Amino acid sequence: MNKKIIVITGASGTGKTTISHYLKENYQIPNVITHTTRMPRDGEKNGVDYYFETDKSFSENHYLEKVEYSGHKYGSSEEGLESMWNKVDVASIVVDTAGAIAYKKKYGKQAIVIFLELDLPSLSERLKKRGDNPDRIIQRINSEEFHRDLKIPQELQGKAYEIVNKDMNITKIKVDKLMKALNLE
Ligand SMILES: Nc1nc2c(ncn2[C@@H]2O[C@H](COP(=O)(O)OP(=O)(O)O)[C@@H](O)[C@H]2O)c(=O)[nH]1
Ligand SMILES: Nc1ncnc2c1ncn2[C@@H]1O[C@H](COP(=O)(O)OP(=O)(O)O)[C@@H](O)[C@H]1O
Repeated sequence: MNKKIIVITGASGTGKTTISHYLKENYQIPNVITHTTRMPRDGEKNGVDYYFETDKSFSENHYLEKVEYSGHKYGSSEEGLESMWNKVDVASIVVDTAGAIAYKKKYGKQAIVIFLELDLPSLSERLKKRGDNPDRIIQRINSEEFHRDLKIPQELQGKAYEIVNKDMNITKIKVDKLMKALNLE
C-alpha cells in the first residue's frame, strides 16, 4: 500500500504544528485534524486547528486512539485519516508520544514518525512567546505527559526520525532531506 502518514510528535512547544504547516506549504501534505476538549487559543479555529469538543460531544466520537494531556482530552479518528487517504497518498498528524506509538503499532512502515526535541528552558520561552496563558504554561510544564514527551520513548527508539528543533533553518534542511529519502519531494 502506498499510503503514508507522517506522525509528528514531541513535547508542547517543540514545533510540531510549525512542521506540519511546513509540510503543507512546501510538500502539499495535509494535516489530519484531531479532536480536543481544551479551549481554543487566540486565533485557533474549529475545523482548522482542531475539532473543539465538549466532554459530551468528545465522548460521542469513535477514536483510533485517544489520550489525556495536561488535563484535557485529545483523540484522532480512523475516518479522519481514511478520508484524507481517499484524496492524497501522504498526510500528516500531530500527536503526543502515546499517539505516535499507537500509529506506529497500527500502521508499521506506513507511519513515518518525526520526534522533535528541545531543552526545557527554550521550550518554556517559546510557549511564552506563542502567547499561551501563563497559568496554563505552568500547568502544562508540570504535567506528567509534558515531561514524558521531552525524551523519545523506548517504543519509538530506532523507529523515529529525531530532530532537535533549535534552529529552524537546520530543522527545515533535515525535513527536506527526510522527504527526499522517502521519495516524497
Ligand atoms: N494522542 C493524541 N495526541 C494529540 C491529539 N491531538 C493533539 N494531540 C497532542 O496533545 C498535546 C497537546 O496539544 P495542544 O494542547 O494543542 O498543545 P501544544 O502541543 O502545545 O500545541 C500535543 O502533544 C498534541 O500533539 C490526538 O488526537 N491524539
Ligand atoms: N526552530 C524554531 N525556532 C524558534 N521558534 C520556533 C521554532 N519552531 C517553532 N517555533 C515557535 O515556537 C512556538 C511553538 O511551536 P509550535 O509549532 O506551536 O509547537 P507545538 O505544536 O509542538 O506545541 C511557536 O510560536 C513557533 O512559531
